Amino acid sequence: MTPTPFAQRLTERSLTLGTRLCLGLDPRLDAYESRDALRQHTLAVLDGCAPYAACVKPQFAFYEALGLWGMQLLEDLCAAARSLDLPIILDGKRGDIGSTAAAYAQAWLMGDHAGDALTVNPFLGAETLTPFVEAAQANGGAVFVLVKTSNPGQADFQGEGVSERVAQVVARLGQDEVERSGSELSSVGAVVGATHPQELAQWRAAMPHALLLLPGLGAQGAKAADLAAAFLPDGTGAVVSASRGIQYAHALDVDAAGAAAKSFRDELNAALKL
Ligand SMILES: O=c1ccn([C@@H]2O[C@H](COP(=O)(O)O)[C@@H](O)[C@H]2O)c(=O)[nH]1
Repeated sequence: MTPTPFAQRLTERSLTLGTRLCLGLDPRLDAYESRDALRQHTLAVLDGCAPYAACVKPQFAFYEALGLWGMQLLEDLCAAARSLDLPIILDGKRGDIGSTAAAYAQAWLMGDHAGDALTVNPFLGAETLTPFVEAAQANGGAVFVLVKTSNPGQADFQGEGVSERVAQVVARLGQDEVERSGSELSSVGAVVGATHPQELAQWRAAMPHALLLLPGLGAQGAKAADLAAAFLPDGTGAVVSASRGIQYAHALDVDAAGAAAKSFRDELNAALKL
């Protein structure tokens, strides 16, 4: 059976629940008394925030930092997300020469531990994205290519037309698929920082069929009210992620995390006049 494409699954959930929020889950050991407390809290935040989330985005670094135990937590978290019907974006920012990229794609988009989607780093060249795109397209998954990251230092390397070049590659890689399938969104998405609100219209226009992942809401200072230009006219086509601003909204209070997620959801909907 052909798997339902990631963008379609995410869009359906987004429209059904009325949310454009991506729940970031980046558990920090120094916030907890024990590893068990970290695990219990992270899974509880997932549960409590799921009704307000279109998808979930665990960032590998925080799980890798906890060793094999952390990778098991990541796997358990993904299993819990699946049971809640939450599409999973693994934020691994993988990228390497083609043959190694193929191994990454096997691991994170096809294997037993796979998520639904993976963030990928295009620095090694357009051809190194192909194994990720092929794996995503074959499995109903997606890739999110780093186009314009949210951090202030991104300009060091991403300025001088580099982000524009990457955006062209993203648009090209997704083009055949949308022509073939007739769907509006391809499986080749892009990461564009929510911290660049004045550029969002430009990136939206440059990649008309890309699902955009916008990190930076909350802790990095981005405001939901400034992000409407990232979306397609019907209010689909983008999700906005917040991690610390939800998981640690008020100490380790799970209810406060749920309230923060709800409030981000409402602010994004208000920005879109929904
Ligand atoms: O450009 C990027 C790409 C990825 N990220 C990741 O998103 C979250 C942001 O966390 P907050 O706590 O909401 O600031 C984190 O996992 C980053 O690695 C990003 O911030 N910017």
